Amino acid sequence: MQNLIPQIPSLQDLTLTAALQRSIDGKTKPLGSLGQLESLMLRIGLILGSETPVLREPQLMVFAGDHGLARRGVSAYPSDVTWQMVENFLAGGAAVSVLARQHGLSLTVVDAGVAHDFAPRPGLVIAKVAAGTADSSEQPAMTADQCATAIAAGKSLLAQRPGNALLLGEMGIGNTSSAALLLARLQNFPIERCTGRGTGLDDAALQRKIETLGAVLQRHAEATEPLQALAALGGFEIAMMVGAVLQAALERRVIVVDGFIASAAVLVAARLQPAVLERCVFAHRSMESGHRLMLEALGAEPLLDLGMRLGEGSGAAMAWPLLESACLVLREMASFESAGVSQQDQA
Ligand SMILES: Cc1cc2ncn([C@H]3O[C@H](COP(=O)(O)O)[C@@H](O)[C@H]3O)c2cc1C
Ligand SMILES: O=C(O)c1cccnc1
Repeated sequence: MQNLIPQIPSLQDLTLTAALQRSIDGKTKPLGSLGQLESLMLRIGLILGSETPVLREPQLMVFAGDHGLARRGVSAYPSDVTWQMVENFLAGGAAVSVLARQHGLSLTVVDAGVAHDFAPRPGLVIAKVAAGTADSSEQPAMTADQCATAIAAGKSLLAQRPGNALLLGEMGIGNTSSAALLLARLQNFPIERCTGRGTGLDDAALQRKIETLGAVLQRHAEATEPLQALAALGGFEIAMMVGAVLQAALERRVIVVDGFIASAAVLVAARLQPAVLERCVFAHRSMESGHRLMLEALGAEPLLDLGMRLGEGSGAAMAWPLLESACLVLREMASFESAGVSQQDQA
């Protein structure tokens, strides 16, 4: 338990920051004209500790788990969709499978706690903590031990994988409820502001979801610390993502955060170790209401806003080429000096 949460040092490096900024400003373009791409260059350069960063062997990891709370009608789809979508990921037919192929991302599906026995095969890691969490409207979703097991598994899985970039994805019917609960608890926000339609609840079902989640929060009023909140309200896939994020941050990998649920894992990790956020790139703003609030809470400016609300890592995969562009521009774009282009007239 002692070593469960690693110390993540801040990346602050004034010399490298200044060198990166000089390199970006010296390129043949009006000052600042590449907008958010410039902040992305700075961020990736700092994470990878280089003025000429190269992204290597990006790992898209989709963590899957079932939720006992799904029995309470908080999702528009049945829990069986979790394992069925895992099969779909592995067969190459899901949105994230297509996008991972398009962008050359290595896709690994992790069974963090799906209520189904999968046949082993390439691309699937079976790291099941249990066959779904307990129903958090009745008891904590997981025990403290299960939560620690999931975090430790996430850390070790990440540590075994190559590359210097992690793209987060998840699958778990009911997991927008866990994400909303974690946001409400850790930020002290009213649950109705944190709760959205997930897979597509209608107005009446959304109201019931809000009531159910309000009652869950009350039942676990004592779970205020990040790890307690994670155990009481979270899911195995979320806890495993927390571990993966901590390990990736420790190893100075670029962490590409997907939508509402992946962001909830980052929120927990950042509460434990704030410097995690320096390693994160937020891929997109999900349509799931609550994600806007979550991003504000994290001080994050996402790259894309495409009206997507799917999860799976689909937003992270869509944003990936922007990270590649940022690195290419840093490495290959000419400077005023090297190209012999006249600089801005001095005022
Ligand atoms: C076919 C299908 C594919 C999905 N892929 C991701 N999710 C997404 O929906 C779920 C969360 O929404 P809720 O909390 O409302 O259950 C997660 O599994 C998430 O990744 C899917 C959902 C469905 C139905
Ligand atoms: O933003 C997400 O990640 C999301 C939103 C709705 C359903 N599933 C995932």
